[in-house]
Amino acid sequence: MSAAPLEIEDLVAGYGRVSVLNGLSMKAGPDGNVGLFGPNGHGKTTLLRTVSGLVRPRAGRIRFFGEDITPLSPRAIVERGLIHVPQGNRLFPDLSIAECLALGAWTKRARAGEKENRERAAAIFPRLAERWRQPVRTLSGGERQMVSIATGLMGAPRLLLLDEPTLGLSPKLKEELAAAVRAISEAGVPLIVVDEDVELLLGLASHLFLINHGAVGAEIRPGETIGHDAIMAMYFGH
Ligand SMILES: Nc1ncnc2c1ncn2[C@@H]1O[C@H](COP(=O)(O)OP(=O)(O)OP(=O)(O)O)[C@@H](O)[C@H]1O
Repeated sequence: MSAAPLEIEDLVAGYGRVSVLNGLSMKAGPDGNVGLFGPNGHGKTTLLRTVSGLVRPRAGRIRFFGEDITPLSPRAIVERGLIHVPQGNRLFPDLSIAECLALGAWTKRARAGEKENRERAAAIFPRLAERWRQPVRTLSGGERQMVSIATGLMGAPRLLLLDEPTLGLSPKLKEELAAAVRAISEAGVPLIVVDEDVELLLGLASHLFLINHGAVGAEIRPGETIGHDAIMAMYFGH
C-alpha cells in the first residue's frame, strides 16, 4: 500500500513558553482532499507552519509520502514538493504577476516543469492571464489571492497547503476561487485547506478535521454527511 501524503503523530509545537499544538495526530490524503476547521486561535495556522518547517516541533513526527520530514528545513520541504500558501497573500507589491509566478518555480524540480505549470496556472486563473504584466499592488484582494495560489502551483506541488484561501472575499469571488481550487485538485494535486466556511470545505474535501485546543477534536470521514446543527455542536462543544 502506498504511503499517505501526510501523516502526523503526536505533534507538539508552539511559540516561546506557549504550547499551541498539544499532541496532534492525523492521517491526511489517502482518501482525497482534507479540510481543517475550528475556532480561531486553536492552532490551524500553526499546524500548517509546523508541517512546512517554519515552526520547529517540540515533539512528534511528520511524514510526507512516508518520508520523515520532521527535522528538515523549510527549503528542503519545498524541494520535496510540499508547498504552503500562507494566509493573507504576502506578495512583493512591485512585481508583476508573471514575476511572482516565476519566483514560485525556484526549486530544481519546479524549474523542470515551469512552462507547463505556468500554462496550467493560466488555464485555472484566466483573470491572471489577462493581466500578466500588471504589478500585484494594483490587483484586487481576490486577484492577489489567485496570484498566491498560482505561485504555489509553480512550485510543482505534490501536496498543496492552503490557509484560508477565501478569507475576506465576496460570496461570488469565493465561489470563483473555490472552483479554481477544485480544478487544481482535479489536475491531480492533493490539498489540505484551512477555512472557516465548512460548507465550502465540504465542496472541496471529503475528509474534515476539527482542530480544537491544538488537537483533532472531531473528524468527518469520507462518505459521512453532517448537518448544520452538528457542525455548530462541534464548534461549541455540545
Ligand atoms: N508568531 C507567534 N508568536 C506567538 N504566538 C503566536 C504566534 N503565532 C500564533 N500565535 C498564537 O498561537 C495560537 C494559535 O494561533 P493559530 O494562528 O495557529 O490559530 P488558528 O486556529 O489558525 O486561528 P485563526 O483561525 O484565527 O487563523 C494563538 O493563541 C496565537 O496567538
